[in-house]
Amino acid sequence: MKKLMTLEEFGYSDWFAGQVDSEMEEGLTVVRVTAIHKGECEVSDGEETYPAKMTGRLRHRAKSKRDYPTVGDWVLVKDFEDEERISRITRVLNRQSELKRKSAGRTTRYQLIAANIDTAFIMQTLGPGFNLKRLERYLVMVNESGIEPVVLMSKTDLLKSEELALRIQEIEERMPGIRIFAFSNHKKDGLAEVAELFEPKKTYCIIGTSGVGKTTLLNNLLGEEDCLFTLPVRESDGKGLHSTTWRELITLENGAHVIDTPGMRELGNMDVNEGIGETFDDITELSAQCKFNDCSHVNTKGCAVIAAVDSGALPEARYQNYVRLMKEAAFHEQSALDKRDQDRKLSRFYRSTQSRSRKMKGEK
Ligand SMILES: Nc1nc2c(ncn2[C@@H]2O[C@H](COP(=O)(O)OP(=O)(O)OP(=O)(O)O)[C@@H](O)[C@H]2O)c(=O)[nH]1
Ligand SMILES: [Zn+2]
Repeated sequence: MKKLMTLEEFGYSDWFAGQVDSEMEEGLTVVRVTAIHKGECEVSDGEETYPAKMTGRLRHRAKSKRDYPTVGDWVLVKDFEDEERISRITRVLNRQSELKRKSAGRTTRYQLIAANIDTAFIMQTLGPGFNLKRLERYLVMVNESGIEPVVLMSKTDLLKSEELALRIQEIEERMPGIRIFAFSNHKKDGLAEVAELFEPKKTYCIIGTSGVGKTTLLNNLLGEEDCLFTLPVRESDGKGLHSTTWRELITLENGAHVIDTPGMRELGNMDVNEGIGETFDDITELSAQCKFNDCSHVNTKGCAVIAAVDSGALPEARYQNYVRLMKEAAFHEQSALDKRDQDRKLSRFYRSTQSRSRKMKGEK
């Protein structure tokens, strides 16, 4: 069942097309990155799929890994001229969104996971492992990435209907304005509604901790038969990426695209910071009325946030969660600083051992 698609069906839009200078970049092809393995990309124009690598020039100009192509990116390639038979990526088009996580190292860096995702499904189980705070952390990360979040609550079959109604209500109260869908992979309740959320041409990802049912959902969406279509691979390049069976960007039968990378599955412990303000936009808004600009919203004096909790306008639980996330973010920042200190000490140590061994060699 070979099915081909146009660039537009693959998610390409005027917004991306507007970035391409048709005269300057004549002869280059627009393709989408469908997988990455050890720095080598697999790209596709919707008709065929082939390997591609960054040009040395692009690599040199990259200020950080963030400028490297990632799954979901739209890139310009020129056909191979060398015997390596690998197309060269000359430019990564500006992204509409970047799914990223903060990684604390020497400096706090963003690790890019995927690009140009329209909607992220944040999935969590209603059964054992249900954790509202974790859900809220995922929400922060998605908001930070500029992606629309939708919450999918799985395993409704594990709850009695009264319990289910209460729990959904609890989630809705904590996350006003967020779309929430509950479903069961096993009983298929609500599955049709979830399937309808996947629209043709749009790009999605499903994130959530291990075991919540992401793979089962994808399999349900793909149907009994092999409804997911993998794009034909260009014949000429025998080796390299094509031995991999793991697809990182798949297309459902209805024409919706789903990005599912190993990095996405690893999104276990996410850091939070800037996204907090967006997720708790009601608190951000209130804080403009606090007496002091640097109000931490934990001491009552002139704090509009605490006043809102006292008056009942702001749910206590939501406020507590906000405070906890802020503390966590501060803690992460602190541990990143500590780590940096440690790195410095270590490098000083190595330098001193090196100079010592040089001295020793010199003495011989
Ligand atoms: N009761 C119940 N169990 C489910 C449901 N959906 C999935 N499961 C079970 O939950 C377990 C984990 O499901 P997966 O789909 O592998 O979970 P995942 O999120 O893909 O996990 P990772 O691949 O580790 O990231 C399996 O044993 C599924 O059978 C559901 O709707 N109800
Ligand atoms: Zn305040």
